[in-house]
Amino acid sequence: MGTLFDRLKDAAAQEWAGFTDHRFIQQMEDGSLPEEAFRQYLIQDYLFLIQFARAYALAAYKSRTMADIRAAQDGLAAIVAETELHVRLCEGWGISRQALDAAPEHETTVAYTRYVLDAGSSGDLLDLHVALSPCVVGYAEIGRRLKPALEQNPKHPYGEWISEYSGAGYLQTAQAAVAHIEELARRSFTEARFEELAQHFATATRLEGQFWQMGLDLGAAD
Ligand SMILES: Cc1ncc(C[n+]2csc(CCO)c2C)c(N)n1
Repeated sequence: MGTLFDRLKDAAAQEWAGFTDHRFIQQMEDGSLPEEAFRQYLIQDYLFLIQFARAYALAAYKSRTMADIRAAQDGLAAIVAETELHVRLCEGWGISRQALDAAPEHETTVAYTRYVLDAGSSGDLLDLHVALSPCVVGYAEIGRRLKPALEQNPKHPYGEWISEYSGAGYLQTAQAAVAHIEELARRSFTEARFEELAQHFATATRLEGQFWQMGLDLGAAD
């Protein structure tokens, strides 16, 4: 039998394709994505990252070993660093850090982030890290897919974003997240937990797809 992560991904194959091969990604790849869709996505993503930083802080709180605290700290640090991309790109459009912090959260952002936070607060560290994993692993996969588009066109309109998520650092973060889930599974996974974990994974993956859709929809509005 494969690793727990592979089993979760197999069980959510449809949701996974809806996330990693979303029209938003296809349009980002060929450069046809409207800038307004990307801008709206990025503002919501900044608000999303605030909540995901809280989720990693919750992971630290739920930890009983220094290794688990370190994993949570690494995730938190990666998120704080990631927001600098958002702040930089938004400043280029005349949207200040203060304006970003004050932007209203879209209900899709609320649904996704609060779902993950609730999976973590009502469950244990394995529940929480499974709910967090589509985000980490999916973006590394998307970064790998989009990398050739940037290599072919160094002036790609979404080059900075692609560069952020196709870097070696992200691949390493994603691999570490999968390895950490396997370590947590060795400690606390039982077959009886599979359905609930698969539910967390599939729901978070579906909400990732809805997050891209939100960008397209907001970008198409007047
Ligand atoms: C909707 C959405 N999903 C995933 C990411 C990517 N991401 C968010 S937190 C994190 C872990 C820290 O490394 C990663 C990779 C994003 N920015 N926005």
